[in-house]
Amino acid sequence: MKQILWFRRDLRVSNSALLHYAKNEVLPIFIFDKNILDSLPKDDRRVTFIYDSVLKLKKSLKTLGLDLAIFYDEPIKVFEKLKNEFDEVLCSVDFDSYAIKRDKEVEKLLPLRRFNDSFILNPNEHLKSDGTPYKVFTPFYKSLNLITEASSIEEYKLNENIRLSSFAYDNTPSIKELGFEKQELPSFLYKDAKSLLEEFLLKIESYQEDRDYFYKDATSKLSAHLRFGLISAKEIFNIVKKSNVNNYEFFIRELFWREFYNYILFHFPNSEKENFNGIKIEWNKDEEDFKKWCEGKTGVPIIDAAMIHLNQTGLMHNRLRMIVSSFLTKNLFIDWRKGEEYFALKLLDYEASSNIGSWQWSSSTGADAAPYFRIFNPYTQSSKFDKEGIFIKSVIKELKDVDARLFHTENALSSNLFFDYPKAMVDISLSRKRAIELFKKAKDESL
Ligand SMILES: Cc1cc2nc3c(=O)[nH]c(=O)nc-3n(C[C@H](O)[C@H](O)[C@H](O)COP(=O)(O)OP(=O)(O)OC[C@H]3O[C@@H](n4cnc5c(N)ncnc54)[C@H](O)[C@@H]3O)c2cc1C
Repeated sequence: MKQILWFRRDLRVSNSALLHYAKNEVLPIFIFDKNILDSLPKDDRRVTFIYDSVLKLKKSLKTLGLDLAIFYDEPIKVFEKLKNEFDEVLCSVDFDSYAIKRDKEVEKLLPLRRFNDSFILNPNEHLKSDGTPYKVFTPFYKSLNLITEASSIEEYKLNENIRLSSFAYDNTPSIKELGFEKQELPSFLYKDAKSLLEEFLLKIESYQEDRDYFYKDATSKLSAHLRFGLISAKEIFNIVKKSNVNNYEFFIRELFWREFYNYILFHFPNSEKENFNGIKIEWNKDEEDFKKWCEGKTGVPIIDAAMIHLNQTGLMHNRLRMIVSSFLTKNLFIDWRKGEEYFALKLLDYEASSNIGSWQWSSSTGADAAPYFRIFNPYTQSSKFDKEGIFIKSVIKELKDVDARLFHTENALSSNLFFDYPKAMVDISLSRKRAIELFKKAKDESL
């Protein structure tokens, strides 16, 4: 038996389904997929992060007596070359539409054995008693009591009886050969996932209380590592449970939001592009409005700071994601798909199911979504979660000496003669009223 171990979003050697189920002779591979890379901007930070992570994986595999062949090509072309020499491909599941299409093509050449290695749950399991999938998070989460309350979840152990297939392992393309410039990353991304988790365990007790204050460093910052499988969600779960810390339950619950959105995308693949709840909405198609949101030129300080920070770093705190997505879909009444696509382009931790699920949540079109009449007021949000304007000042340096109260009152900055700040592009209460009316109409018409 000769197997290809195709690493994709599981770039680790510990708790690895591929290294557990591998037997006899193996060729571990990673493919920098031309179909994906060729459409990305050349300064995309994620490519630097993935590139570094792939090299670390190669190094870790070498310590196990294995190695990693790294390709820059279309997956189908790689497997066309390998198909006659190997019997099957082992890989982890991936449910977004491109991945499903790509895997179907590869399967025509070689049998593909997929493992549920990027998530804790197998979405095929955990259905309601009537055999249909859950659509609401709380009952879904409650149904998982046996798992969430367990002291640990079984991890995959390495099969030590595998041997490396001979291959030209040294032909690793440089990042330049992939067509990208190496980018400076936020400093925490240079740390390994387990160190980040260790640091987070020291503050996990106040996570529930502090996690919404976006100027604080109160969350785990593990999402990008999770996205590329540098650590598995099972390992995080087990380390937290073993750590003797208090008040970790809320954090575990958040990990299962990630599971929930993956479960929803698996069972409802149309939700990648269509409103989950089926309502039809006539969105505002004004491209200038959308551009102002993307560039952080809305005239609403908290929205502008969050978007500028995203554009500069690829990062955005969860609370800020909720505020800017509510502003786009409710106050500007722009289609959630536009925001989802923009986040997909920019976020370092971009993950299709969490991004789609969260955008549909914010726009009140999704599974277990925010009710359409609950619309964030961005000024109230900034006054509640960044009273002193610490985050806003850290991003918009020209505002560093401004009295923070001006950030939390509509148009207070633009009316101040000392600053050149634009007037807010929409009136918050009028746009809120308009969104509620239009959502109500859309809901009534879809009954
Ligand atoms: C509009 C919008 C878009 C989003 N897009 C993404 C995305 O593309 N990729 C992504 O990983 N998360 C996304 N999220 C969820 C969330 O914002 C991030 O997971 C979180 O900010 C990552 O920071 P952290 O690792 O410090 O999280 P922590 O608060 O430390 O949480 C730990 C882990 O739990 C998971 N998690 C936490 N909150 C959520 C959530 N609401 N939904 C799903 N998983 C969650 C993440 O894997 C996270 O790493 C989005 C949220 C919104 C509102």
